[in-house]
Amino acid sequence: MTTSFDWSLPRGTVVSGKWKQGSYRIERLLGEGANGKVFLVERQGGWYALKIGTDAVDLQSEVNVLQTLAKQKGGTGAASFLVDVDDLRASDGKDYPFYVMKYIRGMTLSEYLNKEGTDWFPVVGYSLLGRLSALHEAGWSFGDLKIENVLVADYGRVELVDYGGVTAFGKGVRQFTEIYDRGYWNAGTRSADAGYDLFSFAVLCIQLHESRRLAQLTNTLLPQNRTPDELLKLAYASPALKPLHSWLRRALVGEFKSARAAASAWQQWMHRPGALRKSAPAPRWMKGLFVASALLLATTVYWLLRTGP
Ligand SMILES: Nc1ncnc2c1ncn2[C@@H]1O[C@H](COP(=O)(O)OP(=O)(O)OP(=O)(O)O)[C@@H](O)[C@H]1O
Repeated sequence: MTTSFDWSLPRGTVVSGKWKQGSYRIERLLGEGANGKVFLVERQGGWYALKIGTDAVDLQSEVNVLQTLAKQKGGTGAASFLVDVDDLRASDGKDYPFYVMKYIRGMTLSEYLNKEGTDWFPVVGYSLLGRLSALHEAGWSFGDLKIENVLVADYGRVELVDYGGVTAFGKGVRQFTEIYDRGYWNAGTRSADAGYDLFSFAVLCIQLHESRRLAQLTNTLLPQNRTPDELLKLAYASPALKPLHSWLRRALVGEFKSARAAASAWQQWMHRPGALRKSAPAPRWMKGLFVASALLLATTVYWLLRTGP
């Protein structure tokens, strides 16, 4: 059901659920995509993200996935993600479905690396592999893994958003983005498995460091010539990606048995000489603690000298 409803909800608009009467005050638009718009909203002093769908069926299947994930044990991170599901009675008199989720205070992956520096890439990548592992261990593939669907909070902690592509292992992935898709690169099926997400993860690494060359490649290659080899050649020619070449090859040809195995190989690469970064940078709080300790020491020395014998 694609609608003509105008989704520009100005700041201060109150969205009320038709069935459960939850009221949310619109603060601003967080983002939009093919399936709807996501707004930052406030309710009783708390911040949430509210997604209004343009396609009721798609939004409902996203909600179903989130509800199933919430019921499952195993740390998918989705348990407290879904907050409310309801319909909104819009000014055109029609009902539109929406759901409310935890607000992730973060930046997209590329914004984060632009701001904090590409030194954080290995740390963030490792955190993302951890998120995927938890989802896979619960029997799901994320499906539509791409830069826009990965938000990074403080200290490189990663959160996935947009569960519209999440697919039970063994079923066909329906929502995907072409350049991240294993099928598009003639590298395998669209059947949901750990390898599907790991392939997208490898493309995401290339997209982060070589977006222009990747776009050129996809524009020039004929469909039958799209292969993992082409992606690997691009990675090999990139100074930023060359050290990761062997890991990328394993992900692109489907050699990793699981995201956990991929994460542990990633960790080995992180700690290897010549990796982009050998260890996580000192977080800001640690630097703050160091300055505070230095000040305390200076004050103590000063006090001892003044009150000394
Ligand atoms: N829980 C959240 N917290 C903060 N920001 C969010 C949240 N959910 C979504 N966003 C922002 O809104 C954007 C669009 O959300 P989402 O990807 O769910 O929409 P979509 O219509 O399904 O997009 P797509 O066309 O990629 O499938 C995201 O890229 C992200 O920047």
